[in-house]
Amino acid sequence: TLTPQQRVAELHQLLNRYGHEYYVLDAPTVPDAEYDRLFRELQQLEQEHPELASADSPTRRVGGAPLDEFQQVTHSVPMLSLSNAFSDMQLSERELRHEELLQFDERVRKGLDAAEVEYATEPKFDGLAISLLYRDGVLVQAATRGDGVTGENVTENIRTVRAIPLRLPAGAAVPSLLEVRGEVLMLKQDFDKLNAEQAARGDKTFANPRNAAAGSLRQLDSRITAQRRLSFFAYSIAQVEGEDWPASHSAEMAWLRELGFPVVAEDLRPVVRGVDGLIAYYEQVRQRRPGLPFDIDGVVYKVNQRALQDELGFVSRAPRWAIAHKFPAEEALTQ
Ligand SMILES: Cc1ccc(Cn2cc(C(N)=O)ccc2=O)c(C)c1
Repeated sequence: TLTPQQRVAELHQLLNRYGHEYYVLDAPTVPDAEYDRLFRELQQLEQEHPELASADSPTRRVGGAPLDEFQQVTHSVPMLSLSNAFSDMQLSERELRHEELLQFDERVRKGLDAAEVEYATEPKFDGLAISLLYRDGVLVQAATRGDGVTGENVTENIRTVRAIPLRLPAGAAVPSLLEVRGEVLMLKQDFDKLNAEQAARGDKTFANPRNAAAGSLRQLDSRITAQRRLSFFAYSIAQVEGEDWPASHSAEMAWLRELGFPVVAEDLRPVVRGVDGLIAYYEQVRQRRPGLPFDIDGVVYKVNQRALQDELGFVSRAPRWAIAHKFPAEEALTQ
């Protein structure tokens, strides 16, 4: 038989794998009752052997004692919001018109002296941008964007977001340091359920999924956050040490999926060529928007090759290699 320490390690592996199957792959291989039995066994072992309880334990998914306040975090790589890109490029949050898209593509082609540019595309999630820091594969810090330089430490709340790995799978090429950026959001269906529960309890309801996600993440009591059905999608890597940094955005996304992070379905993030590819993608997503399981407020285009991103660089913190293209506000948001 196993020592308590060996059984705790085995339960971590099992519960993390099952959690990934259920929340990230949406393909559980064991019944909920089996997960629950193993989960309770781990809680029992941690109570009997407190020295075996660790910050990356699956039992931390239920939240813990409330904080008095959130600590501040300084981002070692600024978390730019693509709306900055608008302001610095004299484009406000308003909708980007097609001729401005032509100008963007022209600026990029000129900057790269290229006839045609390969772009990575993705939906612009309407949630909260989050930075996740992993040291030797263990989640050690989660922070909000804040003003882009200073954010709030929301690690205890983020531990309760079932789709966010507490530890990266040992098999994968685990870097010594990895900073992942992504969006915490609430799916439309979970938003509707939460509001129905809130109304039934006589508690306040939320205006939209983004507010519900923000309100749930701003809880000082992580046990409340744990009850809020938050989701997460990774969309970029900000720092890597100890492993090769993928050469393109699309390769970054493939690696993030291998590492166990939820990433949006591939058909929603094609690599396209030139401004015609961008416009075709924009129109396709605009059609599909009402049927998506989450709110989006536009799409994002990024020059795919990172070496070309570096060549184009930034203009006062806004990337010259990426831009957000928002949908017209008047389109009713379907819930
Ligand atoms: C009692 C109970 C336990 C677990 C879950 C949900 N769930 C299921 C699995 C699973 N099947 O692999 C993994 C993680 C998880 O959170 C529910 C809804 C109810």
